Amino acid sequence: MRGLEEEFIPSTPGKFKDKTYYSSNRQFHRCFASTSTMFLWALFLLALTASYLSFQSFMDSGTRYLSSTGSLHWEKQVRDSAQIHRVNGMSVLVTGAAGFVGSHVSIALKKRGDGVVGIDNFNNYYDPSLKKARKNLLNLQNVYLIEGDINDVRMLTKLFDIVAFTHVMHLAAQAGVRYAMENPKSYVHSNIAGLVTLLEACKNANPQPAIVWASSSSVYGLNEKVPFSESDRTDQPASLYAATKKAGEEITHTYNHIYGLSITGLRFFTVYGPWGRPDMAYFSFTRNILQGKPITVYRGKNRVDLARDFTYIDDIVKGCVGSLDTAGKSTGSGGKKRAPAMFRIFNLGNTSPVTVPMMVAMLEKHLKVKAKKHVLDMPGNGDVPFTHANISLAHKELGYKPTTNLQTGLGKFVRWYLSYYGYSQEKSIK
Ligand SMILES: O=C(O)[C@H]1O[C@H](OP(=O)(O)OP(=O)(O)OC[C@H]2O[C@@H](n3ccc(=O)[nH]c3=O)[C@H](O)[C@@H]2O)[C@H](O)[C@@H](O)[C@@H]1O
Repeated sequence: MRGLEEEFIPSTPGKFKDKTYYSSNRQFHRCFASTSTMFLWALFLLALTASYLSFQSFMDSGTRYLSSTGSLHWEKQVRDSAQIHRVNGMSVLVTGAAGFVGSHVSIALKKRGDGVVGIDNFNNYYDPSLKKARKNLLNLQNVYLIEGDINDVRMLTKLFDIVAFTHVMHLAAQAGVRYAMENPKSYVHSNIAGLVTLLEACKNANPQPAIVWASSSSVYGLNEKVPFSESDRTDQPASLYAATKKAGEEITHTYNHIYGLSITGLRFFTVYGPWGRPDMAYFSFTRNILQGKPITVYRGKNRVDLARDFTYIDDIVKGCVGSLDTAGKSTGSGGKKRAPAMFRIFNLGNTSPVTVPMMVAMLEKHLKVKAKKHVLDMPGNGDVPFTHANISLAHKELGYKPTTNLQTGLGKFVRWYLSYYGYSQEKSIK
């Protein structure tokens, strides 16, 4: 038979299991020689352990009650953040709100009086400390940011239960064209599975929100007709990233068709600016140039320079907000479509492509440092040789009109970069 001590002391390793207790310590035996004294001590230890355990569980549940998803405190924070503070305002759930575009859009909406709740999974695709810093910016604007994944059905259901979001601005995604060769599954996880999970939650919500979401200029893939128009073919993606964004356009169409969700897909063209993404060329080039490290500049077939229709973040934010403002209502309820709903796709670009070497020259000018360039033939890694947006549709429907050219926008980016990473002007500009 097991003794009393064995009966009540936890058998799994943990803070309550004190190995010295079991050892045949002579002093211990001397002090507790009589059986009755030992029995009393055992009872005492038992009571002590029991009260400690119940205190622990009380503390645990108390902390959970205060901070975890679904707790009353959490609900209050979500409701407060979703509160609308202007006439005819909207209540927007922003996914990827700690991301580059997500943080800028969230702040713009909050500043004009809309309700905003953010979600972000803070993954480590790039330095999460930058995402935390963006979160701090959102906190200052009273935007509540939930640390969660769009694949979390329970969390999404709970959110739509407590807030009647009028709109969802869906910007959470696995971004980056070339990283898809390293980690293909993350694209499926976020851009396909995550999108479907979110659309399911939106379709079940009552009222259903209108959805505006980030597609990508990369869907034009090997299209050679310039500038790229929304009606051009998009069935030749050059990367898995592009393929998942194209799939997103088809998936959202299905939810529009079957469930009456109002959908606006935005094809962003190489968005850049302050608080940008460190994985993008303009950002990593800046870092390397300042650190005296070489940069690799890819070159296309027949030594032709690659070019991008680089688009400044503030212009993109205007396009996002314009899309939210003009989005029609979703028409479904109880998971059923009641009438046809809006389905739109827009290019959000700058309409003036710049070659990558020219972009580097602009950075050199702003940084006043010469880059050490390695020119390399473009590897077959999913890149496309050029992008160029036709934005007449967005101009007509959204009033979209980009106003910042690359030279000016990179200047703003460089100023932010130097200040954020603690470069004094003298230190960086030799
Ligand atoms: O517009 C878009 O749809 C896409 O824009 C960017 O993709 P990308 O245009 O490839 O942007 P960067 O990664 O910053 O590359 C810009 C250019 O610099 C070139 N590059 C990149 C990296 C490098 O080391 N060297 C180099 O020459 C690329 O080939 C490309 O021509 C984003 O990373 C995607 O998430 C987004 O969807």
